[in-house]
Amino acid sequence: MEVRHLDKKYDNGFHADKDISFTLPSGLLVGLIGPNGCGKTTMMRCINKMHQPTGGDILIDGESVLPKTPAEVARLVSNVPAEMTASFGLTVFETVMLGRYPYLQNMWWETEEDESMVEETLRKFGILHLQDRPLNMLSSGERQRVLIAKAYVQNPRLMLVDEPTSHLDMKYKLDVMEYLRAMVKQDMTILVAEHDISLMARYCDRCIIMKKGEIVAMGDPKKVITEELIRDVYEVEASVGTDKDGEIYVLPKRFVGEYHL
Ligand SMILES: Nc1ncnc2c1ncn2[C@@H]1O[C@H](COP(=O)(O)OP(=O)(O)OP(=O)(O)O)[C@@H](O)[C@H]1O
Repeated sequence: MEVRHLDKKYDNGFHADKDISFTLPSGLLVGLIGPNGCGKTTMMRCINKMHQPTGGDILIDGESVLPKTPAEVARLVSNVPAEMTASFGLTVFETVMLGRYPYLQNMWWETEEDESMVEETLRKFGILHLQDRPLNMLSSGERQRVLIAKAYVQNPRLMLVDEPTSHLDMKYKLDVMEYLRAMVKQDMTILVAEHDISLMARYCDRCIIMKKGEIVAMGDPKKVITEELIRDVYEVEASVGTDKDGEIYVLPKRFVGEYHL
């Protein structure tokens, strides 16, 4: 994927993403990190054409997504949103089946092949036993797995995952990251926006750090994430250390900016 000079100004004039450019090879897990409101979700929504960028372009396998139809984009990019607004009483099976809809051609019903793909995916994600349960009767951790399974069955080249672990306990956080990690091995790039920097540093091949609508750093998390960077981006003094296994952890200590009440 290549993002070229991506720019997004909302109708009220707010400039959420400013001239963003980067390239990602396939087969990577990439962490998108930055403070609340720095433009991560906006960028993801431009990449999957939920929002129309004000400028720039997004290319996947060398082709711009901008002239593509929603179904064409959905065959290339899948999306795990931060919040699942309405599920309309859909079951787990029906929810994951939605991931096959971009592939239906002139038919409004799924084939046996789609059904067996969904079943296989439910099994792979350990949620087959939940298949008849309505989505709104699941725990947050179970629901997150279902939404990732739906994005996976869409068979995209790029998966966008927005804050997948925000309501999860540490076991489910690791669970989600393990699934994402396992999926990238299959030649799919995953871009995951997440506030848990230690988790990102541990699992991601690369990270992209944003501040106020711009990219301020990009690269190997073990090299990029430093106390100076955290201070600059979050205005927070933090200890960045390495544990006995060589994993980075970030311990926030105090806010060093100015409060604006
Ligand atoms: N539809 C909109 N109209 C105007 N401004 C918007 C709109 N959507 C988002 N914004 C603003 O754009 C900025 C970036 O929002 P965005 O959701 O992309 O941030 P984010 O980095 O994903 O934040 P968070 O980590 O809190 O989810 C914010 O200041 C937000 O208020």
